[in-house]
Formats: sequence, C-alpha cells, structure tokens
Amino acid sequence: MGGSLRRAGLAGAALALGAGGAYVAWRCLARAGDPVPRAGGEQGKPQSKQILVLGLDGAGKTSVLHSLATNHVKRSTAPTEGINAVCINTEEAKMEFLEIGGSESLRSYWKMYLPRVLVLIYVVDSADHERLPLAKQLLHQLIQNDSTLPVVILANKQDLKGACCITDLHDALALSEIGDERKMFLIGTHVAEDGSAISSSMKDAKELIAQLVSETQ
Ligand SMILES: Nc1nc2c(ncn2[C@@H]2O[C@H](COP(=O)(O)OP(=O)(O)OP(=O)(O)O)[C@@H](O)[C@H]2O)c(=O)[nH]1
Ligand SMILES: [Mg+2]
Repeated sequence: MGGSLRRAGLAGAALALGAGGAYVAWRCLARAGDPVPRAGGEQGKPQSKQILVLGLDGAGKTSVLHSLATNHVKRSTAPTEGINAVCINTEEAKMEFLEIGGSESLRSYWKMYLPRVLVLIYVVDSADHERLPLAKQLLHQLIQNDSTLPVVILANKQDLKGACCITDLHDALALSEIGDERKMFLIGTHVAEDGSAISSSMKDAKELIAQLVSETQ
C-alpha cells in the first residue's frame, strides 16, 4: 500500500443496543483513488470527543475496541487495513474511537490524526518482547510534540504466558520520561476467548477513558 492509503467508503455498518448503550461500528476500507479520510470531517473542523487508538500490528486494538463497545469479549480475526471507527456511548460521554492499523505501511498516517484528538490510547502486546523497543520508540515519537495530550496505555494480552508485568512494561516503555504535565495511565488488559463479559480492568479502562474525555473536552 506504501504511501497510497485510499478510502473506499463505508462498509459493514452495524448498530446495536446493549447494556453499555448504543454503538455503531464501521470500517473504512482501502481502495485506490480517494484521499485519506481526515479525522475532522468534511470541513476539517475537529469533531468532539475523538480518541485515537494506535499501537503495533497485532497488539489487540480491534479486539479491545470491540470489547469496549459491546461489553463482551471477541477477538478480532483480521488486521485493520485502514481505519476502524467505533462509537461508544456511556453515561459520561459519547466517544468516537479511531483505530488506524498498526502495520508498517500505515504507521506514517498515525501522526496526521493526533492534533485532532482528545486522548490517545496506545495498545501494546505485553508478550511481544522483541518489539517492545519499537513500541516504545513509536510512542515517544508520537507524543514528543504534545506535552499535554492524555495517554492511556493498554498493556494487552496479559493472559499470555510470558507477558510482561505492568512494572516491567513501565520500564520497557520508559514511561517515566513521558513528562509530568500529561495525564498518563498504564492498565493491564486481556481479551479472553469469545463470549464472556469484559474483565474489571477493561471496565475500568472504559470508565477512565470516558472520564478523561469529559475532563478534556
Ligand atoms: N491471547 C490474546 N490474544 C489476543 C488478545 N487481544 C487480541 N488478541 C489476538 O491478537 C491478534 C491481533 O488482534 P487485533 O485486535 O486484530 O490486533 P490489532 O492491534 O487491531 O492489529 P492491526 O489491526 O493489524 O493493527 C488476533 O489474533 C487476536 O485474536 C489478548 O488479550 N490475548
Ligand atoms: Mg486492528
């Protein structure tokens, strides 16, 4: 795909009502010809309560988002090839999450969306020891020019044998260097096999994000 991420339009729209409120999920597919969709909409104005979800490919961004939206875990089976947008309503906030795929060819688009969002969610595969230095490097690059953007780091795949514990991840990602000014949180998560209700840590993450969004708005 290289530098030619393209937008095909909306496909697979879904609307559902659940315990956590209504959600709408859709996926922007890739196709040659159209420009990258901007996070601010047609007029380029920032939309309210947008949250960017980034992290390396396979970290679990889509799986986590789906779980947050439905309150039930369901692992994703396919990589995100462009943008995955999910709206989640809670009592506190109406939030639009934008996941951009984490494959190498898509990472150059990550920064384009940053100035328009209220909160950054950065998902890390806690068991992917080999790529933790890369995950760290990309996170630091992303936020180096914005000292106040709140960041929630989800240390995902805590269920896997060999997953780094939260303390080790804090060190591996050099989170103490990220600065005192910003609100920053590191939460361990896992997306269990299909069907069960989300874990308490996932619920906590959802509440925290809603709270951050309300405060930052
Ligand atoms: N064991 C385990 N597997 C997980 C977890 N979360 C996601 N997975 C699996 O990890 C793989 C990648 O998950 P995705 O949600 O597609 O990852 P992603 O970050 O959206 O990846 P891209 O869209 O390619 O950037 C899938 O096979 C998931 O089933 C988790 O907490 N534990
Ligand atoms: Mg994905």
